[in-house]
Amino acid sequence: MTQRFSFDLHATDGKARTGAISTPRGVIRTPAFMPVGTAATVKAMLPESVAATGADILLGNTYHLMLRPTAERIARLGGLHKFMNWDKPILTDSGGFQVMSLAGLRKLTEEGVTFKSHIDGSRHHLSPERSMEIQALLGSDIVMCFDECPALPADRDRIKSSMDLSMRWAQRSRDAFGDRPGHALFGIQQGGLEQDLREESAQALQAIGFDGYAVGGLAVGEGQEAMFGVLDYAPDQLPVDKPRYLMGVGKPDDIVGAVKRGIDMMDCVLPSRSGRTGQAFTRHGVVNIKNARHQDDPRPLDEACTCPACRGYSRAYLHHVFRANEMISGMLLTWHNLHYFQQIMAGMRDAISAGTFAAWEADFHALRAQGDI
Ligand SMILES: CNc1nc2c(CC[C@H]3O[C@@H](OC)[C@H](O)[C@@H]3O)c3nc(N)[nH]c(=O)c3cc2[nH]1
Repeated sequence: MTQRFSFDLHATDGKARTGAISTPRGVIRTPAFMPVGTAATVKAMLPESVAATGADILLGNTYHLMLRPTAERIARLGGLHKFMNWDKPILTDSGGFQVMSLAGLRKLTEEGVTFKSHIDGSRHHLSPERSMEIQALLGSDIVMCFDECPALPADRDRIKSSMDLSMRWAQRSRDAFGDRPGHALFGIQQGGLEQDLREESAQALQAIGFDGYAVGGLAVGEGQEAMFGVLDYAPDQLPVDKPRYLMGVGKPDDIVGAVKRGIDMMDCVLPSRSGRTGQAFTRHGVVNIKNARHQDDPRPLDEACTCPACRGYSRAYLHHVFRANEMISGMLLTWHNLHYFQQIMAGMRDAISAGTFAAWEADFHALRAQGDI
């Protein structure tokens, strides 16, 4: 097992790439989808179940864990991996996004952000330095810079000033991260939907130097067409030999379109959050299992799926346990969705290796009916 962090590209097909990120805690096959484990748990899943879906890495959040149970307590208990019983790699987000979307009474200055906890109203502070300290206490393998992600739509001046602040915070994140062999620090590109500002951001990040580069500031309401418009150029603005991470994405077709445009890593709450609300993603489209038309259906969600939900249960049963609000409902559908998302990633990795990505993508879209199935 390596003691270093490194990224190796194995094959490309068009702009799509497949490779591997080596870390002291294990290898991450790319393109990779990261299940979100916000509060030290991928909701409704045991860690061994998350691993069984094919996930090589999961995501934690600075904002949530600093509020509860606090990073200091997790550190005293041996770090986040031990605390949540996951010994593979963990990437932690830096908290900036969540502070702007969750916390109350925020005050943002050059120094950082003070805010009130959405849990108990207590006052807290985040800055590049404090975010790096928290992520070090957690012991995460991939650390994200502390940034500001502006809500869209926003005028160009707002995007520009926010991006400039994030670049100053990226330098402070780099300085505070220090030298941590085997741990990586990723920069986050900002710049909204402005190609020149994204170029400026990419140049600023490369001048600082990071182990990986995230495309930030997307999946914030701009819509798929605008997001793809940015992804048509943004990955090429970033170093070819480092992992490219698209934050907060997405639906299956978003994920395929992002990999097609050169993205290596993604995270999204969609498969787990939707699983808990009864929305199943399948190769033929979305199944809203609470719909009455499933109540007598003896078929599995997806005949071709090998996950425990599809191997052991009918749509009728899944409909029943959701209607009855039984705990197994969210467990089974979350497992299915995470399994299906990992199947998409594995399919793309194989197709890129074989040089058949275009055919794989055509098949992916051909199988999907529009709307509910
Ligand atoms: C959903 N769209 C989206 N999420 C985003 C996140 C949070 C992801 C994290 O926040 C939570 O999802 C809302 C999950 O825990 C996830 O790991 C971002 N985080 C940072 N630091 N900078 C960004 O520019 C950014 C952009 C995003 N767009």
